[in-house]
Amino acid sequence: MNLTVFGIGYVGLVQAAVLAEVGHQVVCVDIDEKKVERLNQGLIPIFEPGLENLVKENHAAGRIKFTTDAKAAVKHGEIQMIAVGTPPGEDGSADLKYVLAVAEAIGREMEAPKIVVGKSTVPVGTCEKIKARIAETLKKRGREDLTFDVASNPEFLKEGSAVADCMKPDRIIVGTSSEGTEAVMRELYAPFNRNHEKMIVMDVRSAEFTKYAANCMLATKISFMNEMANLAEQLGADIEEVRKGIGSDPRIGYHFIYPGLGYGGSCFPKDVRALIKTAEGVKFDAKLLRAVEERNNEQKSVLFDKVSRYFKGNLKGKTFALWGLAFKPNTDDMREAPARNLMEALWKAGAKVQAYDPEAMQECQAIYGLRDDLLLCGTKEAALRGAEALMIATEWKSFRAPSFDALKDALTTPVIFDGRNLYDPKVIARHGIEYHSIGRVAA
Ligand SMILES: NC(=O)C1=CN([C@@H]2O[C@H](COP(=O)(O)OP(=O)(O)OC[C@H]3O[C@@H](n4cnc5c(N)ncnc54)[C@H](O)[C@@H]3O)[C@@H](O)[C@H]2O)C=CC1
Ligand SMILES: O=C(O)[C@H]1O[C@H](OP(=O)(O)OP(=O)(O)OC[C@H]2O[C@@H](n3ccc(=O)[nH]c3=O)[C@H](O)[C@@H]2O)[C@H](O)[C@@H](O)[C@@H]1O
Repeated sequence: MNLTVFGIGYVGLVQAAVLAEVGHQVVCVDIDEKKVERLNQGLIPIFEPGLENLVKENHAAGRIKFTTDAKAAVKHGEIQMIAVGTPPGEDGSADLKYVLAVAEAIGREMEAPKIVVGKSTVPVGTCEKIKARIAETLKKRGREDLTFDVASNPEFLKEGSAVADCMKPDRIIVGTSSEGTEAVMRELYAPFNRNHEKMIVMDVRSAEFTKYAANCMLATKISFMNEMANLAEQLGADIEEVRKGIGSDPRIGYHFIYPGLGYGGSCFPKDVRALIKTAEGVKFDAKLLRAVEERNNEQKSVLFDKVSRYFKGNLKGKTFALWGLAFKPNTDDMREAPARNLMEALWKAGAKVQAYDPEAMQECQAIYGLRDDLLLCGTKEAALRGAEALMIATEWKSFRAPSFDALKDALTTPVIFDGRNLYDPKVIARHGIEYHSIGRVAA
């Protein structure tokens, strides 16, 4: 099938590459000229396991193309997929300016019937706004004869496993009340729907809401566990034992109950906030979601508070090693990363940071530039040299079994503040290192 994808970000690029891989002809369009130019030179703008080869192979085979030319792009696709950003506006609600600009472009350029698919995460009612914007634009052109439909098809990929998630989706949500549109969507996703039925078709509004409900449910699980962790610490219980204990109940499950430094990334924080705002819009008080957000905001400072308490508030002039900058492993994305809150709090207190991350160093440099209180180190060992203590903000695999003896030798004060509970407190104690983690009492 011929498909056009608007927005070459985490979602647009990964979906486009995966859909091209199964044989669809995909044209990706973005307003970012540099991004498009670099992609055409074979340079992939984000780190995502498996993405680089997938894009390069499909580009070489001519199944995926990158352009800034909206006219040519709109002409290409029977399906027009909108995968542009929906960042938070000033009040926290989703800003739809990019989505509606795409709707306008489609209305301006289309010359044949189209099926427009909303892939971006958008508040309930947005597909109706997209429809209205396209219709308005067609009216201005005097082309009301051109027919189109708008369906919702939210994305559930996770950064760090985005390619795998799209190749083997748990479910494909399609919001449409049109049999014709449903048939086209079934054809598009047929290669991913072979093993068993994964497509769940529903009305447009329910599909839009399903996306927010899913993200808010996951965010709730995390905030719940962080609350339990903080309480466990006060009660002398070990949250890691509790996690295994409750996870063994299949009604709870082991997934998404890791305590830590609060959820980050480009989606949970913004989507929880956006749904609170949507609720306010219909005079509904989303009490639970407000608590989820509040707990998350507080959680982002728990590690700094532990460090500050340990050093009796005297952090000025001290240098700390930090392992992990990305908001989660296997990505270079630092949007709303807990490491950022941690670094910024340390800097405010007059401390310096020696940081290492396997993928996010360039991103960190781009965000913070050159500064005296930040040293980006080439290895995790280099980050330790001469540092007072170690802090861990991301659970990269390469952090899981370090040489504790070397670590002890490198640090001025042999103490680890672990925001991801990577180690067994007893093992650390055996190496003569002090260990502070989340929701556990030090051994
Ligand atoms: N990042 C993620 O893991 C996931 C994101 N989502 C949702 O998908 C949407 C996109 O997110 P990301 O891919 O992370 O965004 P992103 O910020 O990585 O990429 C968005 C792209 O859209 C482009 N763009 C903006 N206006 C445009 C226009 N008029 N025409 C063409 N391109 C335009 C931007 O230049 C940028 O390259 C958001 O609504 C997000 O909530 C959904 C599931 C997962
Ligand atoms: O809408 C989106 O953008 C996406 O948001 C999340 O994906 P993502 O943000 O990429 O990453 P997650 O693995 O969900 O992690 C989000 C945050 O929660 C934290 N987390 C996750 C799991 C856990 O048990 N504990 C925990 O603190 C992570 O460290 C990270 O900061 C969802 O998992 C995806 O299904 C969704 O498509």
